[in-house]
Amino acid sequence: LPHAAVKRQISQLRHSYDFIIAGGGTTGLTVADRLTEAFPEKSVLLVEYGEIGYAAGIFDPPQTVWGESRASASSFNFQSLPNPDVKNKTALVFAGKVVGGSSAVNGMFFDRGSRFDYDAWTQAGSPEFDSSEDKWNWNGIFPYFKKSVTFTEPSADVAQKYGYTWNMSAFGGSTPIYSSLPPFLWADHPIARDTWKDMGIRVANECAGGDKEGLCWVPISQHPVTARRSHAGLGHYAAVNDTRPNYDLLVKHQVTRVLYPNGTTSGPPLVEIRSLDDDHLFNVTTKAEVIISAGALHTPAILQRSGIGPASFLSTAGIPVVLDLPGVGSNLQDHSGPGVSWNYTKPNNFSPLPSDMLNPIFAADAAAGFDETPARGPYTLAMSNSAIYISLPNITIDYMKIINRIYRMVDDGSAASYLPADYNSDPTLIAGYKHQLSIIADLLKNPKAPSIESPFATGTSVRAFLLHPLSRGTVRLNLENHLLQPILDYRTASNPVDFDIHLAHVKYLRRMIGTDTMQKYGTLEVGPGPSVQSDEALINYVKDNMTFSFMHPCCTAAMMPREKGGVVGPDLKVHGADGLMVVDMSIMPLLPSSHLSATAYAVGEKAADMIIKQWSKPFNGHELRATLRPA
Ligand SMILES: Cc1cc2nc3c(=O)[nH]c(=O)nc-3n(C[C@H](O)[C@H](O)[C@H](O)COP(=O)(O)OP(=O)(O)OC[C@H]3O[C@@H](n4cnc5c(N)ncnc54)[C@H](O)[C@@H]3O)c2cc1C
Repeated sequence: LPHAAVKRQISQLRHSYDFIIAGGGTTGLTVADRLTEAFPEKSVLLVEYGEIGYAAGIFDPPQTVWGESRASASSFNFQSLPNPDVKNKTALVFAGKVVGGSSAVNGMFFDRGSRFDYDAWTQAGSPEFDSSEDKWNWNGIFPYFKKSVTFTEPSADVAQKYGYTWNMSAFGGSTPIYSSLPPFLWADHPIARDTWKDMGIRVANECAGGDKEGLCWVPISQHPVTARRSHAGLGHYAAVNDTRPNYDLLVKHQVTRVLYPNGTTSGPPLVEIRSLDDDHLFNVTTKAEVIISAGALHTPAILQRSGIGPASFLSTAGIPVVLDLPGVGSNLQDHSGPGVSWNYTKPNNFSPLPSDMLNPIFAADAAAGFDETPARGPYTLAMSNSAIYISLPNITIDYMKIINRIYRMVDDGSAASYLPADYNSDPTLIAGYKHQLSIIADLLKNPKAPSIESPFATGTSVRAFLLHPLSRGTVRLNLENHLLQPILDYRTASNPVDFDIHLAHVKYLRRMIGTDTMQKYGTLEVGPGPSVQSDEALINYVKDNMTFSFMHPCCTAAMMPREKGGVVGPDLKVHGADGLMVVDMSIMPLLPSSHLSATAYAVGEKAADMIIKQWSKPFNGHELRATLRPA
């Protein structure tokens, strides 16, 4: 990445900024790019905790261990709280800490959710937000999915070799965030596809256009020629920074708080920033908006440090309450799930397979192929480019038993007993949760809305992503030091219906072992294993085998009405706070049926459009001015 216009200390900053964005990640960079493009006369300061640097692809060479992710060098990296509902296990929390954010460290699997997921966001805000101009349903966000990425079609021979299908009506953008289908698949890939077809799964032609139930090809967020990772730091900063004198990027600085003068919430607020080199604290004022884009883990931390959050928690933390918003850091969701694994007992001659990477000649050729133009070979595949997404009615004939259990817990009020204790019986959080559960129950009933995702590329195991968790976790400041990493409590499967759904998913996945395709190779189940049959034993297996986080934390500053525990409105402005917005994966009320980066770019694009529309009007005749002030 070129380093022009990167600022590293306060003395390099200009004296006035119109917009300040906290967090140079997937969404923050998208917004900064669009604002500096639309408003050449207005200045934008983007403050990023991490450094600017090369972000290797998830599996780029050279590697000491094939498949090892190198994400840790540029990531926040800490342990969650132990989970009493899943044998007191903890999980590794990972999030990008680099210019590009999590798009620069992620698995590069680049799918979108189903249309029903985004329609559910609108339902979460209904009826209170019904009259808003800002529509976050599928029709309202689809144009921004298209705008946010340049999808390049595979060559005809690659498409024919692997049977790739796609539909360009889902794409059409020219933003330099790239996605493509790779010119390489492992030799056992067709087994999985044939197995799913044996299971009667619909083979989808294109899954990025909103209709996503079935067997899908998924693009990879990489350049179509070099196969190098494409991320927000490249597409929304390096590609534009030398043409934007109004765009300043301050790296290695932490946004600590936003500060309103005199205990009010009329704004826009000051932004307090800390140098990570020397701990120096300083304030910057802004005229237009402060936009918090620090990701689902750190956005609530900034708000809580600012006195914007659950009043009861803030007083425990000794922070004066500026705005009691119980939803800040609540409503944490993530995809979780166990896996199913098997062995082939009959000889097969699949070649090549990842085990061939242990052969020095094969490995050297793979590395050389990655440096060719165009790149070829195993390294162009990244993590995977296929998955099944199946609805609950297509998974189990007993789906209504599960769904009725959800409706019952909403009706009889018992749903609230599964919420975190520190929700302190807050009526708004409980109302919002019940509203969400009804929406999820409706989603799960829909035969076209996926309940499970199971990605695959190669090998002898698949995992079962629970796409619509009912359990809710929390992100809270570390009471010992508010500036350290927040305390994350996933509370995975704290709502017992999540176990019912995991159980249905595992039973469904283990059925694949019995298909004709699998049996051709003498496939035997290894996990859960033939001896694990009763529901009780299976739940025990799920607990032992559970991945708490597929690295999709979200929803901790949800776009919902304040009276339902929401933090932002459909204009993404924080309820009750002037000049303060949240634009990142925190704003989703509910998880979509997808990994999150494509949605993060689309949210960034849509938010930027809304901000541009608002600030294209004259600024009330005032001169645009902001000043640096000592703290
Ligand atoms: C290891 C991993 C694998 C993943 N795999 C996939 C995948 O294969 N496909 C997919 O689509 N999604 C994947 N995801 C999820 C996806 O990448 C993220 O959900 C998405 O990029 C989040 O975007 P965001 O803008 O909300 O936050 P981020 O992109 O994480 O950006 C937040 C930024 O804010 C900065 N920041 C934090 N606190 C502060 C502060 N106080 N002051 C200043 N800056 C701050 C951070 O350093 C970061 O750069 C993965 C995520 C991870 C971590």
